[in-house]
Amino acid sequence: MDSSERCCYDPYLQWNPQVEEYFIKAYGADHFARISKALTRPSCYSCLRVNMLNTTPDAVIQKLLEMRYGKVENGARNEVEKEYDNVQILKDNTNGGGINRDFIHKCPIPGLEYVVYVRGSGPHGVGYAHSPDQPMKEVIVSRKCAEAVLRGAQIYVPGVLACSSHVEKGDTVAVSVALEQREQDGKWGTGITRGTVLQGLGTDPHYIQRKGLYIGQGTTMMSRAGIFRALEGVAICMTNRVYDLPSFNNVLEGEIFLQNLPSIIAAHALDPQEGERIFDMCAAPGGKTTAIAMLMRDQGEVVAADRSHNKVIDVQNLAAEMGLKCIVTYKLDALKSVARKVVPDVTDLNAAGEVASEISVQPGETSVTENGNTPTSKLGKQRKKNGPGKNNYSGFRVEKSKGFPPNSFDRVLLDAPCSALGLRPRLFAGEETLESLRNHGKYQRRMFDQAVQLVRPGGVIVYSTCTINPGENEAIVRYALDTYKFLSLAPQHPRIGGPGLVGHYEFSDGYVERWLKPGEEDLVQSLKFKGRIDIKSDVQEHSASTTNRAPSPKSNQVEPSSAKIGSFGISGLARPINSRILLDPESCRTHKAMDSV
Ligand SMILES: C[S@@+](CC[C@H](N)C(=O)[O-])C[C@H]1O[C@@H](n2cnc3c(N)ncnc32)[C@H](O)[C@@H]1O
Repeated sequence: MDSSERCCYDPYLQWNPQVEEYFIKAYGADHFARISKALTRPSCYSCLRVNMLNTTPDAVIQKLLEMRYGKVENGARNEVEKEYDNVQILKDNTNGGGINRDFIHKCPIPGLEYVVYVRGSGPHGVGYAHSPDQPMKEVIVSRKCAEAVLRGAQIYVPGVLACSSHVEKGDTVAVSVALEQREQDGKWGTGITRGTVLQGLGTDPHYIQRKGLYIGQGTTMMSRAGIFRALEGVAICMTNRVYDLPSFNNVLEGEIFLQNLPSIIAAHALDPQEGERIFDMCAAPGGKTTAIAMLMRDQGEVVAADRSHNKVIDVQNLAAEMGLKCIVTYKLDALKSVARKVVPDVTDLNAAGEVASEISVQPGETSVTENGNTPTSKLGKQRKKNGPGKNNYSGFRVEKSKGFPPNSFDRVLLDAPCSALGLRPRLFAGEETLESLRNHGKYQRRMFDQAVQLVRPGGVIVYSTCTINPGENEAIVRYALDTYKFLSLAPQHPRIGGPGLVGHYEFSDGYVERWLKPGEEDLVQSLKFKGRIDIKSDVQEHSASTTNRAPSPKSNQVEPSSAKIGSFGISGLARPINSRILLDPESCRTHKAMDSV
């Protein structure tokens, strides 16, 4: 096999066979094959959500054009401003010095004027140059590293698994990826020990399997020995990529946020209004939280919770970067979002001049103990005795919440943790089994049970995931509608996604997973989805079915018999990854692309 035949990019996504059969039943063989192939490619567009509180899409477009071309008022290419000198990747070397305004434009979807598209390019054929008498110098990187490189990242030291001998700093190397294979014990593994020497021969690890898995060419930033000795740093700077996507690392911080279009739409579907109280149950890293706060023009309260302490700090950092003040963060297990016993709202306690300073409970938090008492003075004393602790890390405190009373929120976003089988680019999917997929669904149902109690009568719930698994999308909608009869689906705006799946799937153990019924499919969105649930005139039933009901702060503004009060969305193929927050250990993510399978 000659090198041009081997050194191309045409990956095949591996699935667990039962999972593949399940998806084929759900989508049909052809459609699933297309989904599967599309998942292995990055999107050719990046989507920037403009922070309308401090800038405009026009101003952002102008600044990005200037970063790429220098001053552009007269259509002339002038000197690039010094402050943008480091933003190399935005520079356009493909247009012979002319200005290509097509690479950036406003989102044409009505209502989403605050979104800007930036075009990348690919797939490109890469000429893997080497002299005929010598084997090509190569590196093999891990799958996670390769996925990040396809999104625009460079190759960091921990991502390199194997390298040719005699590689020096400044050498040109071909980059391929080692994907998981079934090992003898039946488990998945790459079978490559870090530090492996490549000979450039058919005996190299994964030589045959790496056919079609070449992601580009780069220049080594250190020698082979350095790559395997260093603990961190860029090992290879990519110079010739199969997919070329602009990086927005450290670009216009606070003015733009790189976010998948479906994620933007999930927040938009919630339709948050100024002055409302919103609950984002699984908020980190805060992409949708900050989108919601921006739509509310920073007026009202967005309660952002996540079960991970450090991820809550990520949300705080992002809110601070975007200059948003209406976001209140908590560490909270979404499965315990509903307070078991209610104590007076802390704002009342403040008004009465009691306990708040001692118990370190922030406005918005309902802090309760098993016996219904506030854990006030004891907790306060402990904190004083032991110092500020890790909650003061990064200058922010992370408050723990014990949950909120039923009916506390005007709108609830449940952006559930999921199998993430809609994230792209994805080079391997074999780890999910039918059992693990079903377990995700069970977890999400329990979360939904909490969400439905926390939204007030007349309120809105948006449910979203970033997976193509109907068991985590349509089956959750079915569960919601069948379990809570006062909920119903309603139209969403804008609607750009495809319909949901109608039907069911019978597993070999006899369990039947039910999806949507005819007529419901257009009220959810798959991919770039959405759907709404109406809490119909039986709001009273909803209210009555909850215990410890506290009056909603907005209940006097609600038309009790309103027919359109809920919103429900499923996202098929979207997941935000904030490039500045979620850094892969193996490779710094510098790009997030818009999903559009
Ligand atoms: C899909 S991500 C959320 C992305 C986020 N909504 C955004 O747009 O930036 C799911 C989040 O759920 C959190 N999570 C998982 N299980 C949780 C639980 N039981 N309670 C609260 N958060 C949870 C994870 O830490 C993760 O940050």
